[in-house]
Amino acid sequence: MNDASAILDATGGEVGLVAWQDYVHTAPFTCEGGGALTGFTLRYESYGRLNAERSNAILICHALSGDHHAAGVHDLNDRKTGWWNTMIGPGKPIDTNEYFVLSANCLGGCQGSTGPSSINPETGRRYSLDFPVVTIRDIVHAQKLLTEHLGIKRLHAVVGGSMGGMQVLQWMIEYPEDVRLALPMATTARQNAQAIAFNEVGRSAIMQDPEWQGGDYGEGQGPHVGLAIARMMAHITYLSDRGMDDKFGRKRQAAERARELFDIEFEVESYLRYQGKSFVNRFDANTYLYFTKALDRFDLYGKNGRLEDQLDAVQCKTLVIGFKSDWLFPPKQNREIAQALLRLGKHATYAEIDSDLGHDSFLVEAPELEALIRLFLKGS
Ligand SMILES: CC(=O)SCCNC(=O)CCNC(=O)[C@H](O)C(C)(C)COP(=O)(O)OP(=O)(O)OC[C@H]1O[C@@H](n2cnc3c(N)ncnc32)[C@H](O)[C@@H]1OP(=O)(O)O
Ligand SMILES: N[C@@H](CCO)C(=O)O
Repeated sequence: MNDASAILDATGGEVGLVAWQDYVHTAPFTCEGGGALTGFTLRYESYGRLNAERSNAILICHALSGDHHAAGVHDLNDRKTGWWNTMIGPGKPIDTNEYFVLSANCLGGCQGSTGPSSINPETGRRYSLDFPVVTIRDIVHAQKLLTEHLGIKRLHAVVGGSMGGMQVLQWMIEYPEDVRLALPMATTARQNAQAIAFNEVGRSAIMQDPEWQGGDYGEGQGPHVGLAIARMMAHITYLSDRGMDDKFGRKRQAAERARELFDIEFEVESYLRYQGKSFVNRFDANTYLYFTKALDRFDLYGKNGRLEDQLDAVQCKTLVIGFKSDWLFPPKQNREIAQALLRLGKHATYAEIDSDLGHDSFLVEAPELEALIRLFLKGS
């Protein structure tokens, strides 16, 4: 089978060709911080069929730089599938023979949903920093409006890693009756100082790039150098010491390619520069600023420092998954969520996966993760 026929092969677990859709919300939307939009668009994709009872929907929440394109391809010539293609498809752990899988680009994003790079209908210009402050709660509120628009009252499950996991947690407390199963992974109920610090370095790289221009740059322009550096640095936090060593060690590029002292010499340098460069081609710097701020401000411990106060509302069954080598949102922070739920007498389980791939482990094909997700979603 050639590549094109493999990607269309439903018996081989592929959702195949997919198309995005736009949900246009035409009523005013007030954000948690008080800012408002006259309306917004959420770009989304769905895979599988919604059943007659509308009870088989699974919402997938993406991480910082993810988007609505979670599975399949838009075109047979696409070089890559959606970001969670290993997980979503007929017969796959998130089985589209059974479930209606929904994936939307977050509010504030830059891949089709309304965000700082969208045109503000009131001015005819890009919102840039006039875009209201968005929080994880706002992102979830917009997702809720999308599910209502699709006639889905109760979700079979909400699933997501990292920033996606924060959205899962927010769903659990914000709409407790509307979630049957919750699967947050590689996440945290609040970031520690180290994670905030890394985000601040990234934001500084962007905002100190002269091309940032106070956020007021045009399409195709902007702080490309700063954004690439922010991503290079952040990408290190998505990996692990061991994982990087296994992958690159001290391997060098071919000798003839490193002529000058500061040319790329080691493979890992080449890898990071590639990550930075490719990020600039697909992501907006202002969205990066807004989303990292939303991550930093997310805090389910609240003023009293008690996670239980917020989680008391939860009604769903929860599986929290942590990854041993994740030092950005370490296992302890994931475990604490399940422990707080258990102290409250809620139905919660914590699983820890022994992977060397760091924070990004949830994005990579892994039999143990797949088995856990498949079993949990059956939700017996
Ligand atoms: C919900 C969401 O989070 S969606 C967004 C997720 N996506 C990302 O975060 C994108 C960046 N992250 C990554 O690439 C992550 O490492 C993963 C986990 C998603 C992918 O991991 P892997 O499949 O192991 O890919 P790997 O890290 O080896 O390679 C990534 C890229 O680096 C390139 N690369 C690998 N080694 C080198 C090198 N020495 N020099 C230059 N480039 C290199 C690969 O060719 C690949 O390019 P491509 O993305 O254009 O195909
Ligand atoms: N690497 C993923 C996870 C970050 O938390 C992303 O960029 O979205």
